[in-house]
Amino acid sequence: MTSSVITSNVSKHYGRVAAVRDVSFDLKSGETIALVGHNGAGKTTLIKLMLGLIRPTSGSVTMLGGDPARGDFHVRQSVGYLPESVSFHMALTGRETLTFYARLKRVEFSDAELLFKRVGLSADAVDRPVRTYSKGMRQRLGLAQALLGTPQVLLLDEPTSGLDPALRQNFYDIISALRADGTTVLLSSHALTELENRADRVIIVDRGVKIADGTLDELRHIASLPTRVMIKLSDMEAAPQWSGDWCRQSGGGWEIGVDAADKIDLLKSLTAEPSLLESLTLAEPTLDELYAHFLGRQAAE
Ligand SMILES: Nc1ncnc2c1ncn2[C@@H]1O[C@H](COP(=O)(O)OP(=O)(O)OP(=O)(O)O)[C@@H](O)[C@H]1O
Repeated sequence: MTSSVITSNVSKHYGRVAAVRDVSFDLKSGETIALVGHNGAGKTTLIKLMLGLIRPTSGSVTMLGGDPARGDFHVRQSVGYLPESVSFHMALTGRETLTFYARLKRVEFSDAELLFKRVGLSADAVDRPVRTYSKGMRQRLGLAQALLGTPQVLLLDEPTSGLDPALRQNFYDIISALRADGTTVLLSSHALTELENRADRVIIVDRGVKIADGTLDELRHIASLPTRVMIKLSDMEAAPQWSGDWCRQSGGGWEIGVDAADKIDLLKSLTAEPSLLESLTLAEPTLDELYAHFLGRQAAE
């Protein structure tokens, strides 16, 4: 896979505020990356650096082989961006808005209906002024704007805020199709649970510093948090006969945390006599738990 975006030891200072400190990463084509961090962690600043809207105080950013701050037209044409707060001209219709952005970007806007359909904007909405749109509809129009010209890199700042569950699903379906086409998609988000099985890789930033970067499995391996094993016994009155610190759960089940190295042995002994168990469930550490772990580790350092 080729690198679409490379940041090398990038820092960005706003006066005395160090918004981004010494951050390096490569984003590959066909990769979907979640950029996560608390409010003020530096996510938007990193996106603006990748877009070339601001210049690094030190370090360098390469977008599709060039310096994004130079404003090369072919690079700008190949990058889509959905800002955190989308604001459009309220008097223009959805169609007029996209026509305007397509002209700005100098890209073909021949298959408007297909694009509207893809982002779920209904035929009656596209010819209405944007002031009549709900927040979700504006977000959909924003996504359509970001998709203009089939970008090779898509940078989406909080893309699913304001979308209802059905639209979120539609949004992630679009992202999957883009991934299959080789587009690099970076999503900045606080919605960790919904990113869990949708991002190939997670980058966690805290107070301007990158504190973790990897696939979910890699982060789980580094964090070595326990896997939760939950059982329900056939005899609801009995206690687990296996050693360890079993905790009683509401609903009558039992739970224990087990390290990766001991997991298989525990499973073997639990399943040695299947009639003792009514159910057995495993839960690997969630992205929420990993996020809390890496932030806690950073704070301790
Ligand atoms: N133009 C600016 N001038 C001064 N400080 C800024 C500017 N832009 C951002 N900052 C500061 O840089 C830090 C990082 O901000 P940034 O917007 O990148 O965070 P974020 O992770 O996107 O936050 P959020 O999740 O709230 O959108 C914050 O302390 C913010 O106050």
